[in-house]
Amino acid sequence: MVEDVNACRLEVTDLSVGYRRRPILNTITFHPPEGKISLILGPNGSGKSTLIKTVAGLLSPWSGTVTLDGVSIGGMGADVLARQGICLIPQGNALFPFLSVREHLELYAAVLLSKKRVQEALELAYEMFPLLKENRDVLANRLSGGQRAVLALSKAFLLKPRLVLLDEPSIGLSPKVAEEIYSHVGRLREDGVTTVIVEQNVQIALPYADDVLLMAQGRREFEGTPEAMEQTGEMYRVFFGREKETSGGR
Ligand SMILES: Nc1ncnc2c1ncn2[C@@H]1O[C@H](COP(=O)(O)OP(=O)(O)OP(=O)(O)O)[C@@H](O)[C@H]1O
Repeated sequence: MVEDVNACRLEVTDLSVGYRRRPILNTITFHPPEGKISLILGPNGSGKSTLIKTVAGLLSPWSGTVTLDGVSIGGMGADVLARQGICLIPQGNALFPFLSVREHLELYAAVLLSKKRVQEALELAYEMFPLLKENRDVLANRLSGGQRAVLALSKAFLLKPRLVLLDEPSIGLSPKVAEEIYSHVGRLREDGVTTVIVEQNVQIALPYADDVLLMAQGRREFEGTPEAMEQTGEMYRVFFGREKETSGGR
């Protein structure tokens, strides 16, 4: 059962992993700050999702280490890690089309919480997200994209996880709805939960980030504050493959 603890220290060191025999991550080191929001940015196919899937236990490291509060978790199964308080919200939200909102919440809570706490968790979710209460009997396939994103995100609050991993929470959402989702994500930092987000929508996510990992072709190109990243011009180089022109442009 997950206790009411949150901030935790994730340390990924020299991690290499791939699919079958194909290497994807190449000696990645990533030390997100405890209780803060870290953003993983990089071009398509650079290995961002592969990194968080490995942390969540869906892939086993080929070499290198993944530790949580100093304890090695690399290679432990996703089910074990979920019980240790790692909450992965995958790209596309992984909802069941023919289950209602309430059934999703019960399912999330029942996996990790005692029977008594399932009801408490549901009440908490309804209080935090009134739209879930209003739509509690609606099937997931009848929800809007924004409502589905909120339903998936509610897991990160009702389970009181130690580490939240979000894979592209703004994908497919209008700017207004994506902004709403990020305002909820900001509450995770207020609660001191260590949060790691893979995102393509730099504009919307960067203001929420305390730390950024920039990746390209399975390698770490930069890790530091958004301000430091801005100063180095590293993001431009990673995404455009050349230095940003700072003066004399048209
Ligand atoms: N299940 C899989 N089996 C084999 N190869 C995979 C699998 N998942 C991803 N890959 C490959 O691994 C590489 C990295 O993919 P990954 O999804 O981690 O990148 P990403 O940076 O998250 O990309 P995007 O921003 O497009 O989501 C890609 O070349 C992809 O084709």
